[in-house]
Amino acid sequence: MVSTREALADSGLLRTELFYGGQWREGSTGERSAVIDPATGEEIAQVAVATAEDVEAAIDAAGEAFTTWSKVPAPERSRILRRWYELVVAHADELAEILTWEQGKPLAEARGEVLYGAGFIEWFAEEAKRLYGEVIPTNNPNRRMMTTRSAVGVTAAITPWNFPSAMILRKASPALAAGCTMIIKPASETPLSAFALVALAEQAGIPAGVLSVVNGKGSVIGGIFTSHDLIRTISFTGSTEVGRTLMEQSAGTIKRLALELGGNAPLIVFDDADIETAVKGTMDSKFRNAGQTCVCANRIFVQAGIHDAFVAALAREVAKLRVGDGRDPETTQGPLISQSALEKVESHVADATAKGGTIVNGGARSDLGGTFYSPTVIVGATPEMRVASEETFGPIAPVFKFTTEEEAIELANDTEFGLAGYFFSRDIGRVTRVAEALEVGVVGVNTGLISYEGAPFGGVKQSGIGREGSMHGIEEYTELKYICIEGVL
Ligand SMILES: NC(=O)C1=CN([C@@H]2O[C@H](COP(=O)(O)OP(=O)(O)OC[C@H]3O[C@@H](n4cnc5c(N)ncnc54)[C@H](OP(=O)(O)O)[C@@H]3O)[C@@H](O)[C@H]2O)C=CC1
Ligand SMILES: O=C(O)CCCC(=O)O
Repeated sequence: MVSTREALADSGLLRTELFYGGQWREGSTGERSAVIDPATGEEIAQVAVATAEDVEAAIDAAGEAFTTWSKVPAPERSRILRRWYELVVAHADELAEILTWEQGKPLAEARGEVLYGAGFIEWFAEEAKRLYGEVIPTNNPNRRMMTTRSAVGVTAAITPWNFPSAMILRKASPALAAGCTMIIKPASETPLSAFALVALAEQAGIPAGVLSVVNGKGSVIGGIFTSHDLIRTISFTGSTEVGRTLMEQSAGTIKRLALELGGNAPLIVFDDADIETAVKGTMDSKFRNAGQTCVCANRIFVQAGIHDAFVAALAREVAKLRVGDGRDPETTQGPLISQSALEKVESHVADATAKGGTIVNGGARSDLGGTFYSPTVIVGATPEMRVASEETFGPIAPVFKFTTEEEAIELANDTEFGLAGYFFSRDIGRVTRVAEALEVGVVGVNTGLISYEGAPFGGVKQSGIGREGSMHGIEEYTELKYICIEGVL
């Protein structure tokens, strides 16, 4: 079998240096860090680590590039972004190989992520041309009033390992479309996808300094971003804990923050649901990326009348999942990202069983070893268990039994998080009531898959601030300016 390294050798996409000011470079001290294949534990590459000096230089280069990029006419920015989109689509297979190699998800899912991410470039290449201002009906015959939308300036993205490609594209596309420049800080576990995307941006003709990538420790680079006056927006996807730190650190420079943080998604199955649809939706939502997404169903509430039939059908589907190396076409569940992720999953299962939960499927590490964990269904879950209040970020489906609609809503909202929520019902009155009552930013009704570049994605409560994607996703990167003209008429 051809190794991933050989398969990628000629693609020019396997880059390991930092990219800023339009140049690929080592960090100023020459330090490198390892990227590990989570499926095998083997080292994939040694990548350059940015020092504070590199990050400052990248910000300066982005500041300089902003003066010209922000003035490039919107249709021209749109054409350049379109070329980037076409290159990402043309290289989707190689990008997926890189993604699976460093992150572990099955290749088909990785390819889906790359194309989903590319969708943001295409979407915002179009939106670049529609960044309209307004003419305001005047309050004085000698005045004319209008608003314009202008680019905020230099921006930064801090992205997680669970979607190494799509989370970068969801942030960089609106930033560049608006005329901003951006510096990306990818997760230390998955920098190779970031380097590859930026290599394609360079090929597409995105000018020097407009899009940069600096690899290194989040706590160090985050501190530089938050304290730097030139950076006007930071867009972050990751844990609520780090989001909170970024907010605290940004107070000094009154920065705009877009935060897409942790979730604790409820998924409710009502008695009137179609079981097959509910099980499919649960599988899609719960087991995508081995449960490592912020919109994965974390708590599954099932009404008493349908409970046993639903659990039996879910257990049959979970038994069909195949754990393995993401490069094997049979694999549906890759490894977890790290040993600590594995230990968190194990501790949630141990806590649930100690408090009376019963394992229906899985419940243990996979025989494959490493960080592979068997897809798990637990019944008899209760609010006292850690799975009820903490984001598991793994392939564990805890099932809670409930009796009334009011009880389900109360249980679903009993969390400080509020990103996604799902429910299954064919009663139109209930669909309307529950969709309105759930305290979340995104609701899936009779589906477990809600992501689309044209729809707004984001949370309420401690799941974050702001929306990504859709016509709203460009707002974080623009300033609304009011212009009042008098004395010239
Ligand atoms: N909303 C979501 O999609 C995600 C949610 N999570 C949740 O968070 C949990 C922990 O995952 P984890 O990977 O540790 O998530 P983190 O929030 O620690 O990491 C996400 C990103 O933030 C960076 N980072 C870490 N610390 C800081 C800091 N002090 N300032 C600025 N940036 C920082 C990381 O860089 P570096 O890698 O260099 O440390 C990475 O790029 C998961 O189990 C899950 O519950 C995690 C990932 C995504
Ligand atoms: O886990 C995340 O942070 C993003 C979920 C991916 C998506 O569906 O957009």
